[in-house]
Amino acid sequence: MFPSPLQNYTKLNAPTAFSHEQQSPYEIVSKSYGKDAVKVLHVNRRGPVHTIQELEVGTHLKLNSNKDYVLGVNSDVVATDSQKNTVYLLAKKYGVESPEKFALIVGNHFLSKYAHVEEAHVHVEAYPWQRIHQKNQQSQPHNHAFLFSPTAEHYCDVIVRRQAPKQTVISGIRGLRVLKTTQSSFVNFVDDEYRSLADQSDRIFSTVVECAWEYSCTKSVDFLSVWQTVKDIILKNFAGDPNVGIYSPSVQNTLYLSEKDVLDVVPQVAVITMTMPNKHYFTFDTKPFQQVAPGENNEVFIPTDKPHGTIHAVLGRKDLKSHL
Ligand SMILES: O=c1[nH]c(=O)c2[nH]c(=O)[nH]c2[nH]1
Repeated sequence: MFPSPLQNYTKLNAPTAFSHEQQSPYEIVSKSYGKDAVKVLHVNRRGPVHTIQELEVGTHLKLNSNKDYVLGVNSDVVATDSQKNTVYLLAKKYGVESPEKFALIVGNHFLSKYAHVEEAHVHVEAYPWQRIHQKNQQSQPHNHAFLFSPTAEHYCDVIVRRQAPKQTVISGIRGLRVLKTTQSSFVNFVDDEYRSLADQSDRIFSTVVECAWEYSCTKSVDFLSVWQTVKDIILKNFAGDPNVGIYSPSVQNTLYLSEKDVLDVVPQVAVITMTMPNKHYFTFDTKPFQQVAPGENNEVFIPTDKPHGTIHAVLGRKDLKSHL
């Protein structure tokens, strides 16, 4: 039997048997190439209620030979310009329901179209457009007008591979900046000759949350709704009840409780990572100025960007491996 064109093609491009490479004392340890920040707006015009997704897309490919790098042979190179065109053409063909779904479409396209592509990594950042709600219009969300609301970024990284593991889907939230004026303390920490910070029984707590989670299964996941759920869980654990709030004994504990809630609520999430910088707001010391500002000061603070604490933890399910 004759080999199929595909088998033939794969053989011709069998991983790196070039003599240059065999004789070289060096090896390429890692590689990828692609196009970054491909800006695309997709408008879904089905019916009078339009939906939009404005994205910046990055596509990076790994080929099964090094002949492009080592020999300058471009015959396998899917030009980064073609990768950019692919983003627009797939948006037109399949629409953009969510960053993750679109990234999966783009990544899987590169694997199925080009037999010599070993791995495709698609990074997507979504612009934070939200439907306009006008107070005097019965709060009805607008059909086709949107407000840029940069309260938090939605991004994802999708990696699809010819070999196992076949896919990794990671979603993330960046830049979720929050502050509360009470219901936060930090006391009873190590007390030794290096300590100068007093116990803080009622302090300002402010942070800019970064959070990413990896899915163990993406079948029938509504990525937009999971992203919103994770954001709501973070805000609930930070802010709590609108009247009484929620007590935080440390950034560490607040971070952990959010991660735990996400694993409790979204079974498809295998592992979650969070980083919370502790944006310090120190009380301005009015003691030397009693004539001008008598009494205690719990109203005027000095916002201090640097240095800042950094609190980080990754929480996973005991029975699952992850790439985070
Ligand atoms: O919540 C906190 N955790 C810390 O580890 C820490 N360290 C610090 O100086 N302030 C705080 N606050």
